[in-house]
Amino acid sequence: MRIGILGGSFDPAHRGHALITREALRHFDLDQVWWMISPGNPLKREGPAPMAQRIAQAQQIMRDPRVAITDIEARLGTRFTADTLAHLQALYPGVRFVWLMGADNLVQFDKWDHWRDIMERVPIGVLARPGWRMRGRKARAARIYAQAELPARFSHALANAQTPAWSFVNIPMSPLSSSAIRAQGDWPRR
Ligand SMILES: Nc1ncnc2c1ncn2[C@@H]1O[C@H](COP(=O)(O)OP(=O)(O)OP(=O)(O)O)[C@@H](O)[C@H]1O
Ligand SMILES: O=C(O)c1ccc[n+]([C@@H]2O[C@H](COP(=O)([O-])O)[C@@H](O)[C@H]2O)c1
Repeated sequence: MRIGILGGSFDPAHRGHALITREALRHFDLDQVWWMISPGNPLKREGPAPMAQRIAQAQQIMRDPRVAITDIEARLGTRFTADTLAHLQALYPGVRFVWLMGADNLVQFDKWDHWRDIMERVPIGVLARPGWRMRGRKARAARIYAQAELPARFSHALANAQTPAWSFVNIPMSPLSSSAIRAQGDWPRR
């Protein structure tokens, strides 16, 4: 079983998330994708909308039997991705997890807690995002792990590749972002 994990605030979820999820299922030959709705950074004064509101809205946006909308991190009590993945691998030893992210996150990836552990632990699938393709390719993490890049034409083999392994796929892109939706006032807190 090959499962992609798309972590995010989903505050709110939008069609860009749905698009990259479908593309990830196809390009990385995944059986499922789990949307992992993050509880929110406890250090931030302005947290995201309540979990129940974000989950209900995500379920409206993404209706696909291969996609699960989850609050795993809230249940596990983890905040950092490295910890979450360690827990998931211990809980599901038969699953090949792939961490999914937009190209914008690859740019900051080298600032994440134990980011090299994440690289060594799971394959990483990166999806193009408008304005971030070039910056993603030049990211420090991408440069340090240049040898571990699986060319896009082999992306279907990513989930079973030996780590470290990452692959960057060019896909039809969506300019949508949660921050733009919030700025338009289209996402009132309930
Ligand atoms: N339009 C998009 N194209 C590609 N990747 C995206 C897009 N929107 C979100 N993502 C990716 O989805 C994951 C979760 O994103 P998140 O929930 O933070 O949404 P966001 O639109 O990036 O939010 P914000 O604008 O508040 O930063 C991240 O890996 C992000 O890179
Ligand atoms: O573990 C970390 O240090 C870390 C730092 C930044 C982001 N992440 C994770 O990356 C995912 C996307 O985050 P965000 O803030 O872009 O919604 C989400 O699952 C976060 O928990 C994780």
